[in-house]
Amino acid sequence: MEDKQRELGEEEKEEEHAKLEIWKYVFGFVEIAVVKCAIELGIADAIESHGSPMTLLELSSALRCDPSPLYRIMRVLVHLKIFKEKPATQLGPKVYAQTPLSKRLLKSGKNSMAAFILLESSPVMLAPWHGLSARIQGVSNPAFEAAHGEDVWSYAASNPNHSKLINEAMACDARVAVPAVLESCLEVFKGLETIVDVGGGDGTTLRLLVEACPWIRCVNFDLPHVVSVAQECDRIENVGGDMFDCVPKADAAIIMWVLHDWGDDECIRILKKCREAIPEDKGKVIIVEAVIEEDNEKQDNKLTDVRLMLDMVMMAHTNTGKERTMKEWGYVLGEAGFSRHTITPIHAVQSVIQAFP
Ligand SMILES: C[S@@+](CC[C@H](N)C(=O)[O-])C[C@H]1O[C@@H](n2cnc3c(N)ncnc32)[C@H](O)[C@@H]1O
Repeated sequence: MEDKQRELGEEEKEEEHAKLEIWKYVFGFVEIAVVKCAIELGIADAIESHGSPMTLLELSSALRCDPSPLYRIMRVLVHLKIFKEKPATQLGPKVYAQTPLSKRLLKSGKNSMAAFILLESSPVMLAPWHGLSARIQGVSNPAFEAAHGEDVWSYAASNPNHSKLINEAMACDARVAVPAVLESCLEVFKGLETIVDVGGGDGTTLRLLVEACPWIRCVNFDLPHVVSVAQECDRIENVGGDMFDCVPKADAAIIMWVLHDWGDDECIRILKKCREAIPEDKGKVIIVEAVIEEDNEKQDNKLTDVRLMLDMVMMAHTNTGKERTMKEWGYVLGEAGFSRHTITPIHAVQSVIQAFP
């Protein structure tokens, strides 16, 4: 009897929870739209350059916009704890202040994630999501191709503005991931004279790496249209090419957030090219990628959420890409001819996988 009552109590609680939870899915996109709007308006940038919290009127005058809709946007952003509201006092009206989260909406700077948010919420990247179920049912081309007629990399090659946004978004992550790699795995780079970054984008990863390891000379290797606009930098040579054909030779290859863009067959082909580029006796491939936790018990973690979301992003935005479990990484590395590998978790979405010939 008591058990039955407890069960009923649980069911009622779940029902209550569901009744509210479902609204998250009805209006889930609103949070992203509001944050995108805050970036486009430059709200965080305005407060930052003001140097102290701002009143609504100061903010609306700095942003040259009507205070009334701005107030409504700020009300939501404060509710979401993105900005802080300091109440009015005898000395003056209430003011809006930055938080660590709002500082990530700054258009530039070490912790800025603005470009990444603008990329993911761009019409180009949102369109494929409408084709996700068709992709799963296998009744259409991969979602990005179905929406745009070509894969994301060909699309980027012929749309320089989109390519720029991809590079800037990837640089946001690199500024978070590379310091985490160096913090946990600096020894990985000791003794290396040369390193090639395969699919290195605009070279942010290597710029951060040579800053920390000034003894290393680097090659930033990516598609020609990407390296042609990459920044010039001492000790880093930009080389254009196709990683499916050949990878420039170096003591080690680093490859971050590239293999997850590809299915197993392509991934094995890329890894074989990386293996050919490094010395058989002392070379290594340093892979910086997410590892999906297989054990349900250990999944109670915000980073696991990000990794599982990222897997969906791969499904929407690439033809064959996916996030891999430890076992799946073992499979592709074995098939590519690596004799052993190690996996080191770091304080980031990615882990560091070192693969040895
Ligand atoms: C998700 S981005 C990662 C960029 C960078 N590694 C980072 O983490 O910031 C994938 C990169 O792979 C590059 N790429 C795609 N196909 C390639 C190919 N066939 N050869 C070389 N690079 C390629 C893209 O241009 C892009 O810069």
